[in-house]
Amino acid sequence: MSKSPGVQVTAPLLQMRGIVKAFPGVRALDGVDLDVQPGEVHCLLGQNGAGKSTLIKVLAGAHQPDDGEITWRGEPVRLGNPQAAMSLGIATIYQELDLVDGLTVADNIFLGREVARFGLSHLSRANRLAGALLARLGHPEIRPTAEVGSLPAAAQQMVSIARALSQDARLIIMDEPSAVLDNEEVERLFGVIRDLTADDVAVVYISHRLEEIREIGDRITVLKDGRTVATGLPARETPTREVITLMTGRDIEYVFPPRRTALAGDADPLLEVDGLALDGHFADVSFTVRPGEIVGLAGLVGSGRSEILETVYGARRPSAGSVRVAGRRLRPGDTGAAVAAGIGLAPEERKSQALLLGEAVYRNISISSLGRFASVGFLSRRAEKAAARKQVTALEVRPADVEREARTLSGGNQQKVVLARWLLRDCRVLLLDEPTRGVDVGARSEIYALIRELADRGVAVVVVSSEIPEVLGLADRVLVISDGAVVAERTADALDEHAVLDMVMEGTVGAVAAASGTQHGGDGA
Ligand SMILES: Nc1ncnc2c1ncn2[C@@H]1O[C@H](COP(=O)(O)OP(=O)(O)OP(=O)(O)O)[C@@H](O)[C@H]1O
Repeated sequence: MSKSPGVQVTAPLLQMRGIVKAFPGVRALDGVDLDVQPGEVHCLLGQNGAGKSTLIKVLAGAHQPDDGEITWRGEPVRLGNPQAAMSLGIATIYQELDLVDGLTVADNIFLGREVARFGLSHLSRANRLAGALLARLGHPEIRPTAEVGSLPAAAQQMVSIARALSQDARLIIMDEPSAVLDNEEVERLFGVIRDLTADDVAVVYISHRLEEIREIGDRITVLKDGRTVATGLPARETPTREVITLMTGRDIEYVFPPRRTALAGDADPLLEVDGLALDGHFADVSFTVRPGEIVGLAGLVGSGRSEILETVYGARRPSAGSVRVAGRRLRPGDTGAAVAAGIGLAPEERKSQALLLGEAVYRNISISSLGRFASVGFLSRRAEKAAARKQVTALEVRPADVEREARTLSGGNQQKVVLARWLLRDCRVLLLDEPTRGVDVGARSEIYALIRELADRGVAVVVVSSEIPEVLGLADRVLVISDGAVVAERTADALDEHAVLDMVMEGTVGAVAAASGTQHGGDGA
């Protein structure tokens, strides 16, 4: 192992052997082994549905395993409930953070524990302790008295980590912590993780971004279909290709589909956005997308990218500007008009905004195209399911069962289902917000190919992604957004990741300079 002396293979902090957990119709865990050393970052990898979340819920005491053994510091333990896990020093930072929005930072950190419970003096003590924990995490700017719901995602995550520290956690499980963070925030998180491991705290880290594993991980365990297929691999030395093969059971050329060489260069634009503005979010955004073209919006989280898509879609009412589809101006702030004109939006927050959790997978996929399956007033369920099945196969939704309730799918598979809905619907203009968030490496390349296929059929596509390589690999043209303004527009092959980051940072500096009245010669769109 390449890390600190703390990662020498000594007595493991945690040992899991032969863990089994079955749900009706599926063995989510079918004999999982995992060892975690004190002070290491142990990465847990696997495709969507491989069993990662189920395993960490077992560790967190939220699920009871049907079989298997768990030892903690050499002693057999039973994690009968979340309190049992917590009292041993196991803390979990879930993807959907379990914070209470309406409470303060300090209240959340000490929720349910004594320090927050008694009178004023304890309140100020709680605030002081919370401040000290956040300072230890390198985030003294997060005020203990701030309401958690008002904080950005990265700060909320720090509050969760502070809570783990306040419980003297020796093992912190982080389930896709980077999914909601931009590059700079991920680097800061990694700084925090390095400090934690230097103090001998172990971290189990889950992510679908394999480049992160190399940067922050010490060892890797790979799950496939509920089983451990490899464990203890060195994170930096194991080739990415090998990890992907272990995860998927096949070789994947992790490539983007080829761009069309002869773009519909002189075709009329299908989507025209002109001088669009939304007070407090973005201003003067103009771009066009021709049929067959994929335009990417790159920028940091919070730069206004998602708001641009939502405004084009009519979900927000612009303060200025216009949107045209095939030359016809849409009524501003009217999603009905946008949908009628053929615009589709696959939003970022798929789970809360888009998924019908209690409905079957096939209905979730067909819901926006039901007209297609109706004849003389009857819905052909057979046709509906057949169409859904095709999408499920193409996107490798697991299990590939269209009758299953959406709520029983793993997070990444739920993402694929909502995406499938928009891929099935006949849109002329498709707006995709973070189309591969939480999606595994195998399905990513399938999604890229499907998006390109839609473009080849004449759809105008706009893609927002916080992963800059994804925007550059997929799009034909890229708009770089910084602080709510388009700071550059280029063909994708004229850019690389560093160039985009430089423009984003320059745009941010420019905005600050402009706000303080200083001259700034930026790179205009
Ligand atoms: N409560 C449940 N009821 C039925 N099946 C479930 C339940 N929870 C999980 N499963 C199934 O167990 C399997 C493993 O799911 P899990 O959420 O652990 O996967 P994962 O590796 O975390 O995936 P992702 O990367 O998509 O988050 C999946 O087939 C899933 O559909």
